[in-house]
Amino acid sequence: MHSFEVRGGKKLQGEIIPQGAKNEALQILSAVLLTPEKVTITNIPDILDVNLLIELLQEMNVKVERTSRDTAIFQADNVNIDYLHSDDYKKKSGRLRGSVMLAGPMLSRYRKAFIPKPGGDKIGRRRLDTHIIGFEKLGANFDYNNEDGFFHLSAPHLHGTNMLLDEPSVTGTANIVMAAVMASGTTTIYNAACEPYLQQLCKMLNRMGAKISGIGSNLLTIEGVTYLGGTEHRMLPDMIEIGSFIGMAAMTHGDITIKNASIDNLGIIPEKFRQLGIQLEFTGDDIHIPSQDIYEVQRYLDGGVLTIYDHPWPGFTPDLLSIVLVTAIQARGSVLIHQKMFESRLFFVDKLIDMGAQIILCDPHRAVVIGLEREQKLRGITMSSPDIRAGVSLLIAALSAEGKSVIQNIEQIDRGYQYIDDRLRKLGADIKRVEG
Ligand SMILES: CC(=O)N[C@H]1[C@@H](OP(=O)(O)OP(=O)(O)OC[C@H]2O[C@@H](n3ccc(=O)[nH]c3=O)[C@H](O)[C@@H]2O)O[C@H](CO)[C@@H](O)[C@@H]1O
Ligand SMILES: C=C(OP(=O)(O)O)C(=O)O
Repeated sequence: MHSFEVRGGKKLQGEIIPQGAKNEALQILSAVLLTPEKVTITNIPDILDVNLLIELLQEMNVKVERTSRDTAIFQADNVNIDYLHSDDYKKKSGRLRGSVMLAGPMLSRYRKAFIPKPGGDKIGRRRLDTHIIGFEKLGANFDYNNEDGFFHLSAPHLHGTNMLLDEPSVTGTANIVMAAVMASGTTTIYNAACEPYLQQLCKMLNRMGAKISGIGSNLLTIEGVTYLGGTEHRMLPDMIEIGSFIGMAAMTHGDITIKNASIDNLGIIPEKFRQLGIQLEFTGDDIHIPSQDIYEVQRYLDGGVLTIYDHPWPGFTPDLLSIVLVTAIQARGSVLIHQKMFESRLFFVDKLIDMGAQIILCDPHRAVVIGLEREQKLRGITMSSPDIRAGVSLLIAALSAEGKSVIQNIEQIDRGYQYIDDRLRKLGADIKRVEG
């Protein structure tokens, strides 16, 4: 176990390059199972969740050749399906949410799959119904085995069908798309999730020979093909990391340029930070966040208090709500943060309150932040990161606070932020990784 020791109050300054997107990586890496040919992937983030998924692929006998730190060639020409119901697989795959997306490609290519209880953030109930019902509609049978805790799926034949998803689940849509690409006939998926992660996956599958149309919309049409071949794919920059750096710049009174941010793929994210009063200057594909003495939360046209809430893409991603919340602490004005999707993602605000933030937790889904206008600094404390985004939000709070903070359980942060301490030190942060 490790912790971060942070001495706050330093203005972060300089340039930072975002890592490749974690949630895209988990989809793309699962998709290498769809072909016996070589797939070259670049801009792979060096983070715990992604490394764990690569390890799982290797255990399944997928050849992985690292040509550089962020590039690897994968070849799934001799997959060991038996590994998927081993205890080792159960243990390892249970540590990350992304492992659930091995099921779609396995069903597609080998007609059977096993889904253990997936890991990932403990941020509320995270059901798998959308995945399983989608597979069933394509012709798969499933059985939940109480003894081993696995969903067992088998599909002697997968056939195209029309489906209306119960909810636009991100990993659910990816899983169903990957199962449908080699089904016979045409599949339509309505109410599909359409995050850039999914757009990237579908574009990659099309380069491999799939026939997917409607990419970027909530209606995907997939004409089944019999074979997929190799390809090359580059991951987009991580939009959640980009949002985290914007919040960090504002809270530390810093001046940061985020290089090569792929602004076209950020959707509504920049606008939400602008609603907090944060200036963002775009030059080419770079985002400059200049130092601002005060950032003032906007109000609605009728003068009402701003609410920022999550919504499936192209709405605002739930993964940035904790970051928006912490960023509002030093704003001028008030904002209601409404986390609609997850019921246990806001409880970390008690730590922010201990640090001196003015926050009212209304219920598990809603919190009102009353900005301190930089008139009062947060105080450093010792705290533990409950999930990846709350962890980074606590880190942002610590970087802006007076005195020393200790953030424990930073493995949560390492799941999704590459060498974060080294990169922040380059921006002038006083942060140390320590045992304990
Ligand atoms: C590995 C990965 O890619 N993880 C992301 C993925 O998780 P994941 O794919 O697991 O999340 P889902 O999209 O399935 O749904 C997340 C939660 O939101 C609820 N829900 C979903 C859609 C909706 O319209 N209404 C609703 O309430 C679901 O019931 C569930 O509890 O998408 C989430 C939602 O963007 C992100 O937080 C996760 O970072
Ligand atoms: C919730 C997240 O991740 P996961 O779905 O992998 O737990 C996240 O990335 O914010």
